[in-house]
Amino acid sequence: MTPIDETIAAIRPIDAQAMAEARAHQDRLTKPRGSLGVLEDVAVRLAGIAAVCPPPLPTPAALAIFAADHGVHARGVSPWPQEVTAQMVANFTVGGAVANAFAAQVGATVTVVDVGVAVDLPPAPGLISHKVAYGTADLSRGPAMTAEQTRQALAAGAGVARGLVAAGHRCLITGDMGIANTTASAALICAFTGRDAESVTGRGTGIDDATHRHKIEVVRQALPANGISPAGAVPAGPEEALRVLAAVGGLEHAAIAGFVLGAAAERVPVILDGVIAGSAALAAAALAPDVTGYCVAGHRSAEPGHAAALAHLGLRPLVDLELRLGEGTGGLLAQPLVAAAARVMHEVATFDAAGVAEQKA
Ligand SMILES: O=C(O)c1ccc[n+]([C@@H]2O[C@H](COP(=O)([O-])O)[C@@H](O)[C@H]2O)c1
Ligand SMILES: Cc1cc2nc[nH]c2cc1C
Repeated sequence: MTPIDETIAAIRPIDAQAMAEARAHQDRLTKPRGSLGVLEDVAVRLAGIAAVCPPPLPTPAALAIFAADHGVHARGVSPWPQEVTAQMVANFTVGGAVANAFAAQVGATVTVVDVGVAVDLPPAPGLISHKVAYGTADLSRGPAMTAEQTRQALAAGAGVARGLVAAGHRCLITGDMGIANTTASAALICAFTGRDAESVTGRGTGIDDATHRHKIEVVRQALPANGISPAGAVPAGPEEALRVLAAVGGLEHAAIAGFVLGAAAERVPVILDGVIAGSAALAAAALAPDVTGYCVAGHRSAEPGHAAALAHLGLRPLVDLELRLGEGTGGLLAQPLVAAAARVMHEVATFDAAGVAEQKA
């Protein structure tokens, strides 16, 4: 078995008994039933993830930012030069990015992983090299990656997740950096949800109307160029899922899919960031359907395909602030909400213990 197959084989469904216990416990706490809304669902799911009630607090948390470049950048789909990917990696390693500020705010560690940046990067603190290739090929003209590259990136992501859990982290947060990666994300979302290019392709880092129309066309070309039905034949099984991920994904998408699978294999919650993580999670779910139980949607990005991906996965985003930065910023902002949901299960008194009268039927 390859490393990624071993990770997939280790994934179990979230635990129904722990979730039933958590639901019952919620109803005994000194608050009107259901009054914590979606946070009650989060707490119940945390119990299912860890297979224990009350669930462990999701701390310490770890952000992993997967960085890579994209051949489709040559099609003029992003207003930014490709070099910005490597430059931002350097910025992450010296603590200068928004993700660093948000990670400090919530007490998360930051690990940066080069899975496919187009240039060699000098060693830096917090930077891990799992470079699979110097960027992908142009997904609008044929497969972006080979099957072997895709497997290597998946394994790298899973290895990072499992290493962070072995080091004591109890909540993983996805991050990404890759100029042009919203184009690959849109193509993945088309392929995995059956939605059309126009409805899921957004403006990424900020493009004008003409570039947006061109980007939609590039995404539209990607599916037939790779033998994927433009009408949206949703990948049938793991083999086809891997083929689609290789065809129109990016190295960071594959690594994030592996990271999500790794978190699930370790029974640790993984908070998804924006549209890149959402599209990667579609691939992960097609490879191992039980993985969605371990995913918390940190936020909903302004990129339109993100809502489509989350709807397909059945995940409700916790934060909706029109963010469209990536790096893990939306996932980091959601982490205290996830921690608060878990803390309620440990610290809030029951009606019995506090001597508070219960709700009448
Ligand atoms: O997370 C998101 O939803 C998101 C939305 C728009 C842009 N981004 C970030 O912006 C970069 C990709 O944008 P673009 O326009 O170059 O495709 C990449 O580094 C992403 O992290 C991220
Ligand atoms: C400056 C900059 C920072 C980013 N962080 C994530 N994607 C990004 C894209 C750009 C362009």
